[in-house]
Amino acid sequence: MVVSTKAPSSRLVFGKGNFEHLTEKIRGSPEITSVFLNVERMAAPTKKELEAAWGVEVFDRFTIVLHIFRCNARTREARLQVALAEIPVLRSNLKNDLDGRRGGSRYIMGSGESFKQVQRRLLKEKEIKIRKALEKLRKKRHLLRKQRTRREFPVVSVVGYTNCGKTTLIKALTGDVAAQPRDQLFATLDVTTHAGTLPSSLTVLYVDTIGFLSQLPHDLIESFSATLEDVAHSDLIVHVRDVSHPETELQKASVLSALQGLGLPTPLLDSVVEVHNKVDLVPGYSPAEPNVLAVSALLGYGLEELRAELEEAVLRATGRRVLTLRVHLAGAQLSWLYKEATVQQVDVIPEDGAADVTVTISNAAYGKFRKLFPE
Ligand SMILES: Nc1nc2c(ncn2[C@@H]2O[C@H](COP(=O)(O)OP(=O)(O)OP(=O)(O)O)[C@@H](O)[C@H]2O)c(=O)[nH]1
Ligand SMILES: [Mg+2]
Repeated sequence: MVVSTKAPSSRLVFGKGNFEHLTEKIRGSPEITSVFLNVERMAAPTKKELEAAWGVEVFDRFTIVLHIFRCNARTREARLQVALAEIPVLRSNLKNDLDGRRGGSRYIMGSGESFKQVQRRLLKEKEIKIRKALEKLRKKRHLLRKQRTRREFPVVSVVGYTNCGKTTLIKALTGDVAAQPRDQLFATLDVTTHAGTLPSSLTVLYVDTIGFLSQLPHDLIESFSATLEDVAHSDLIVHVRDVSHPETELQKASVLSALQGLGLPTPLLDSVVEVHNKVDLVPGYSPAEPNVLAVSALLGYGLEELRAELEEAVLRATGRRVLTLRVHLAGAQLSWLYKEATVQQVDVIPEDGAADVTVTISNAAYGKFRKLFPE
């Protein structure tokens, strides 16, 4: 049954006839235990009135997503983000409850504050406390990020629509059992980092991120955008797409517009590597676009090609290259390379007192090397 709505902002969402029709239907079906209204936000009085008429709970997009987030929040940071996102809901409930009871102007003895003011103040204090705790965690993450940069591992952020297979792909690329994919929306709510190796044995850090959702309620984006800060500090972005999903094109557009909204540096946005995942579910799949890699993270198809592509992209993005240099074992060259570059392989040639050393080296470091040790 499809019924049209009036402007979703109007009090009862539906016209009178449709509303009665729906009420009859819902009241007459005991198997309906709750109703989901696909609007971003429902005003508190609307929710109250619909629930009274239908006798079941009514959810909007915001409360559903919030509920999923609450169920999936595992770390302290994710729980705090959810608590922060809940504040506006509590605030609007408070307003509604107090207006309903007309208790707003009663004063609490001796305090000089009305009941309503006390409630508002407590909520404000709660909000400040959460924001402070989040700020502390953010600083800690900033510190970790600095340490990471010092160790110079390139960082690859894996982004995409929720449930597209980001965590599965990272697990397949790194073998890290800490990455736990699940068939759920927003299974990942925290940014986690997993180390993996590229073909030339260069170590990279993959950052698993929270999935995107189109029309994600605005307040939720704000709470969780902090979680995406790491993306801005990465060297490369991998955009994973579930090409078996009927709305894969819409999902892509939604992810790209969310990425634009994060204010990322242009070179980072321009070098996004697009990966088409779940090709095992689409027999004979071949991507229409060029420069796209088709994989099945679950079955392990196409991962070697992906690793090779990632290596090239990472080297390009970080101004590094892989070189094999002939060095004299007697001199300081080898220890210099160990210090200033990533040594991957050393093949000693005893009769020459030399070695062929394969390194990943930044262009700047290579320039210095040549200056210090002319050929
Ligand atoms: N058939 C098939 N299923 C896959 C593939 N990759 C992932 N999946 C399944 O898709 C579901 C979601 O995978 P996740 O890796 O948790 O997806 P995610 O993008 O991390 O999701 P969120 O963290 O919720 O945003 C799981 O049930 C996976 O097993 C694939 O290549 N083929
Ligand atoms: Mg995930």
